[in-house]
Amino acid sequence: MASRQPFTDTDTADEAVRATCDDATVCKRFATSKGYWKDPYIQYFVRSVGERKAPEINRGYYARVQGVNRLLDAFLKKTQCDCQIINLGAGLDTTFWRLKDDNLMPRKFFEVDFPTIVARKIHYIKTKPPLSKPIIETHSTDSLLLDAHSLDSDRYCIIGADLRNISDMEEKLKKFQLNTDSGGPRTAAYLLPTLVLTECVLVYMSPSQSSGLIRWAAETFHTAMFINYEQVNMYDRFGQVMIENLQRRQCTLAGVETCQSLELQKERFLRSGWEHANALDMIAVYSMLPQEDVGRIERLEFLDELELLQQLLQHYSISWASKEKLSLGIIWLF
Ligand SMILES: C[S@@+](CC[C@H](N)C(=O)[O-])C[C@H]1O[C@@H](n2cnc3c(N)ncnc32)[C@H](O)[C@@H]1O
Repeated sequence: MASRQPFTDTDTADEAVRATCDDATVCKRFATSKGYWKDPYIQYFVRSVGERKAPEINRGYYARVQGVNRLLDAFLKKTQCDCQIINLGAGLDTTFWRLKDDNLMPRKFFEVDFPTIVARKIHYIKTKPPLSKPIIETHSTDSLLLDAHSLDSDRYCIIGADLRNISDMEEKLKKFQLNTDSGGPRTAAYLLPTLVLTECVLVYMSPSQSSGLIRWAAETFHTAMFINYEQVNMYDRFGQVMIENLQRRQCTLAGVETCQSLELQKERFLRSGWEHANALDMIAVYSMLPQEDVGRIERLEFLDELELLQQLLQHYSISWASKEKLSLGIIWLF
């Protein structure tokens, strides 16, 4: 009989990181139930609306989702959807279904997360027809793979892998037809523009692990964009409280060093093979979102202390980087 591996500190730490996937989904579920934005699919991943969240949390999630979606949609429009998207640490994210409904599907949408998260996501997909139907509809042959650990269809692929083990992740992605620069002699036209997305993910890895991932993306895709959403300005009292709160749940922000400033967020890309990089805190992003819709969501719930929202938004950022051999003009998207 195979002996059981002892339970280690790393297991506990990884388990705490995996638990953040539910935090994100539960908060998004609550905000959508209040009408901050529409997501008809998230209910299949978290059935109940759950405990009330404070209005500033809901507004923060609104800014996060709208900000990331704006960049993502702009990339899809620029490339006329002739591209691929890789969502690293995707958790129970529902973007694939949104893009299908919005007629903005890339050639293929890849997701990576820890195998246990992926197994859960696939279970929901298998058992909920509103999730599985769009995948079947966008698949043309009879070769659809849907087992306990991976999903592969013509347009959507989910794999279980540890983002800190890049070669294993790359090997799995290539098995499912990830289009890369290193796949032998190909014409430039064959190489698809690629968008890599990390939403609240890199902060859970050490700076050297995340820069390895950022460099891998720069070296693997010749026309590409990277979007990263995560903490910033973490070296003040508010940041310290955030760190301590997570620490209480055994969850370490191993990459918090890089979340010191917008400058560092940009630099990490420029130092790892990307040609252009930008970073904005979420106060700036919030102010750049369509103000009519911002007005609408601000009327949904009364916010007592505006300062709380400001503090929260000041501690998150979106950074994005690009490199391009084919000139797509994807440098300034906001
Ligand atoms: C805060 S959640 C965010 C989920 C999703 N990106 C979203 O914004 O809704 C972080 C996700 O990253 C995943 N993750 C973190 N480190 C990882 C690693 N080393 N390998 C694979 N997945 C990882 C977690 O399992 C979790 O699903």
